[in-house]
Amino acid sequence: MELKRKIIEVSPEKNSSNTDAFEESKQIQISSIDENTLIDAKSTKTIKKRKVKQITIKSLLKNSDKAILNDINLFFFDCLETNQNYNSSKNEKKNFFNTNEINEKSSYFLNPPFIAVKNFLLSKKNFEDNSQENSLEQDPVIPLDESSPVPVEAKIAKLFVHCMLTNGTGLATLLNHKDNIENIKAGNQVWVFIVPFTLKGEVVEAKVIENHLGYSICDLVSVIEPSNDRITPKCIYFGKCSGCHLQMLSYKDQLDFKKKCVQAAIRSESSKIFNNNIPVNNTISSPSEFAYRTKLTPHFDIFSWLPRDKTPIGFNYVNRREVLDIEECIIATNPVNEGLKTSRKITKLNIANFKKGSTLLIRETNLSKPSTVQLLDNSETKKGFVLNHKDTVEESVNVFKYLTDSPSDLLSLLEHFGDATKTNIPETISYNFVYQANSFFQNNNSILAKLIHYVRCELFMVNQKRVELGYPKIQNLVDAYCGAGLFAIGCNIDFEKVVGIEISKESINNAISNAERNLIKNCSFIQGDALKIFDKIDAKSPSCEYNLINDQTAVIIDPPRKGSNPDFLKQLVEYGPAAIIYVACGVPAQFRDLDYLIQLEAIQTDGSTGSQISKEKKSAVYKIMTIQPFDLFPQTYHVENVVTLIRIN
Ligand SMILES: C[S@@+](CC[C@H](N)C(=O)[O-])C[C@H]1O[C@@H](n2cnc3c(N)ncnc32)[C@H](O)[C@@H]1O
Repeated sequence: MELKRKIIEVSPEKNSSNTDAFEESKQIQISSIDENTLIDAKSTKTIKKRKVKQITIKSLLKNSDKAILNDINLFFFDCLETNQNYNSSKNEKKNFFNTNEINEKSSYFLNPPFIAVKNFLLSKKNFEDNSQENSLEQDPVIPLDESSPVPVEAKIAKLFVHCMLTNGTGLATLLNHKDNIENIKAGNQVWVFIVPFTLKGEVVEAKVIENHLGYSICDLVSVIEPSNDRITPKCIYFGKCSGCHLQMLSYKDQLDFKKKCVQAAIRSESSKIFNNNIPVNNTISSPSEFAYRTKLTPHFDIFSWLPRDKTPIGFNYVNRREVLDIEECIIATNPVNEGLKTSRKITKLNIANFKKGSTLLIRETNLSKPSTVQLLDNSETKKGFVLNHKDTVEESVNVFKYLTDSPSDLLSLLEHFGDATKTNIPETISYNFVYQANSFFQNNNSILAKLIHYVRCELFMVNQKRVELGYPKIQNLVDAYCGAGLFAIGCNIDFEKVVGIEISKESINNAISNAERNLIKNCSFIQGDALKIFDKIDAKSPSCEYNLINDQTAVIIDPPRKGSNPDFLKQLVEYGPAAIIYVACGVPAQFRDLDYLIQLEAIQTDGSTGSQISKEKKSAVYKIMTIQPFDLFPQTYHVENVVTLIRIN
């Protein structure tokens, strides 16, 4: 069947003085197969016949990233000087952005206040209930305006960078709209460009790669006016590889950036926490800024058109699903880089046998398992690497032996931990962890002593406070989502009983044998969904095995990036431990969960009807004590965040 191609010409921005990105008119190509079916030429996805303009909006929305939309919204809110977060501004939106004032034909998607609000509505509604298709179709306020000009892909534009987003990219607007902020305030048309490796205040050239709803993803072409904060990156692949995002920033600035990311997540996810002005502490640094990663997972693809011996092995190029050949990764430890060399050599020798691409695994390990471990030339390091998914990895984690009466003193020492010039570092115990190469274990060993010590100090201080107020001492610890037992074992000396729960059979077996190998007697581990923990520890449950009195128990939760779930959180509050430590690598999800936890509390305290928790139950009420970011992933935008909650009733 012959495709009839229909090209819709979209006129350039009217009255625009800009000649860069909007210089050419945008062509949106729609190929019509027959009367009832249309193909979006770009995605080649068959879509039942609808109005062409809907397809345009759809293709812009399709890959829009929720985190980027959140960040853009915060930027617009800042420009509009509304110190609001989403939740608190939700009710005011209708008035604030008076929909009656919208001219039906106006370029809705180029009007930042409306993009901000629209993105917010779309992102919340569509990303949360996964009904993007339906809600989009039913949404009566989406303007079906085919004349919305979007930047021309592959064009190079001169941009001004206003701020950094939480994914480490810069948010920019066209340079010749220098008065952009004023434009935004006036509700005028401004399109946003997202450019990696750029800093606030910089003037850059960037190539438009892909258009989304309200923003374009770009490649950085050159920095025309660099920021004073820009430093020379150490890695030869930086700027092309998608693995690192921040090497152009000093380490101190990276730590500041991560604190701001935590603040942004609070603002986006929880009006209750945001409105309470709870301070976020300065990010605790990683002792190793480079050479810290104990695990790498490079990959390769096989293409029929590419000679096998030219197959690149490494990580994706930034903004592309295409592999960049990487011979060395300077954020990985030396043993892991030795492993990378070996793994690349083995793969290249066998490349003819691969029918499709694959992901390699390289993990650092101690040398006490010589049968599987590849020895390094420099055996002084007592480290090696493993390359097979089922190999056993052995890792030592140091924790401080004592918690003194003033753990805050010890806490301040943490800043110098790992600094060879400081001598007053307290005595440490070395715990030995064994786990399978493909299962979860933290990837930056250099910071684990600080992380575990911080958690212990927090629990010590909560305890002190509670004892002062006449509450019983915390004697038990629950480690939910415990993996191979890192927190359970790392914190065990401060508790009488410790119980860990973890869904992975392999990890829980590792946790059990890790307690044994370290001669620890007070730790037990359960395999199963984290939710099951309450049946096992709450005396009220018929299947209770451990009888941990809630008033004498603290719970650590360290779920995967997507966070915990309402069922778990609801039962957590029903159980009502004396303290909760929430460790997270997914900070927005963490504050979403915390907002929910605190919401439960609000429902319970006012005793209103319709609450998820029965009124008769005396449920727990929690207060956030501290918010502490850690830099487990230097040179990248990722941040680990630890929040301490204390029960206040
Ligand atoms: C971020 S890791 C933390 C592991 C451990 N706390 C550590 O630091 O090594 C999250 C862990 O949660 C586990 N997990 C995922 N979903 C779970 C669930 N529904 N119930 C229990 N554990 C789960 C994963 O297998 C993983 O080991």
